[in-house]
Amino acid sequence: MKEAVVGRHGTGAARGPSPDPAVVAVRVAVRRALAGLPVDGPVLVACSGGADSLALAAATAFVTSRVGRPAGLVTVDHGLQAGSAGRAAAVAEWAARVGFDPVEAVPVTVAGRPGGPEAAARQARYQGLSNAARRHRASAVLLGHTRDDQAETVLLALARGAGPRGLAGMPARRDLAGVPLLRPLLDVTRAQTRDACAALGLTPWQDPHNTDPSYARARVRADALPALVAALGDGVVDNLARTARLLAADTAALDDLATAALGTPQPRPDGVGLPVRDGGGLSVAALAGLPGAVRSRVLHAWARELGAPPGALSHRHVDALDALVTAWRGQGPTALPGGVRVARRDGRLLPVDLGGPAAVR
Ligand SMILES: Nc1ncnc2c1ncn2[C@@H]1O[C@H](COP(=O)(O)OP(=O)(O)OP(=O)(O)O)[C@@H](O)[C@H]1O
Repeated sequence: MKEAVVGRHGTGAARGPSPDPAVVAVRVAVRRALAGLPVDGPVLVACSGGADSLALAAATAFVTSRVGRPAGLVTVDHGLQAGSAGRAAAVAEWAARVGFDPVEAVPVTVAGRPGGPEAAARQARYQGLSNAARRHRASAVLLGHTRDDQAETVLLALARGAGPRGLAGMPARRDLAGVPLLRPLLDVTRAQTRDACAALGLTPWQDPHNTDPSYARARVRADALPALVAALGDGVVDNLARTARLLAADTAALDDLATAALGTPQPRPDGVGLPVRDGGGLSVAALAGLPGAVRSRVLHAWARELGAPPGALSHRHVDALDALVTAWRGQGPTALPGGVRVARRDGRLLPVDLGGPAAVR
């Protein structure tokens, strides 16, 4: 494994007046992401030492030092490769040298987690990051995903037949156990992060997983996306990322409509529409009056409310709930993950006791 070598320079803070365009692009992206964020704790950069998060870290050190905002850095040691502790230590040493405070190398245990190796490592990493964020009362955690990562995510989602939520890719902002998780570099290319590192004299760590063909993402990166670019032109990466942005906006609007539908306890004063909630359940008539895209979101949100774990709740479960509304033929209760059952009774969808009789009609 290549050792994590972060160069003699650092963040470019002490360099001349006209920085490299790639350095500028990364700094602008970070400045935009931090604008409006409360200064009530350090922003924490999640840094592997790879080009993307190293460029992100250098830009964050630069931007935060200019505005007097505290910034820390966390590097997670997954313990999956020989020398991983050395890589984490090298990243942490560089971070402390360029002024990050706090700096943490966080060891995590990947073995024994559900899902494949990628999913298990991701889950361990996010847990390590959210624990660090809580410990340091961070105002945000920053990740280095780029436009290329977003295009790969959209392609992978398309290939597995994902719906609009999957095709919306990675959000620029989401919640991580109460702390905002930001991806400032979604409009920055991987070539720019590499150029920025080179211009700053930083030598990124090369993650062997990124070129390991046993990972689907590595195959997309090495083969599928370059083949698409060769066949369809350079715009493909930008266009896939644009698709993600468009679908993210549509998905957010539909989510808002579903939240409003589920949150309206009374008939609307204008008499239009029916309240969806009805005596501890949901009104079939009101559900039937919603557009399908809103109804499926209402049913998904309600199933979660009833205790179905989000990770286990699939489109098949939501389709089965939907069939109680739109394809009613007297079928029995629908079983959801987490031991929840839902029956149609007296014109309502109702949770029914496990094992109890479900008199449906
Ligand atoms: N070991 C780690 N410690 C801290 N943060 C990490 C670690 N691995 C990944 N991350 C965060 O998650 C982001 C995405 O990582 P991933 O490995 O999926 O993509 P990448 O394009 O190879 O990123 P990078 O070039 O930064 O390694 C990184 O940019 C970084 O912010």
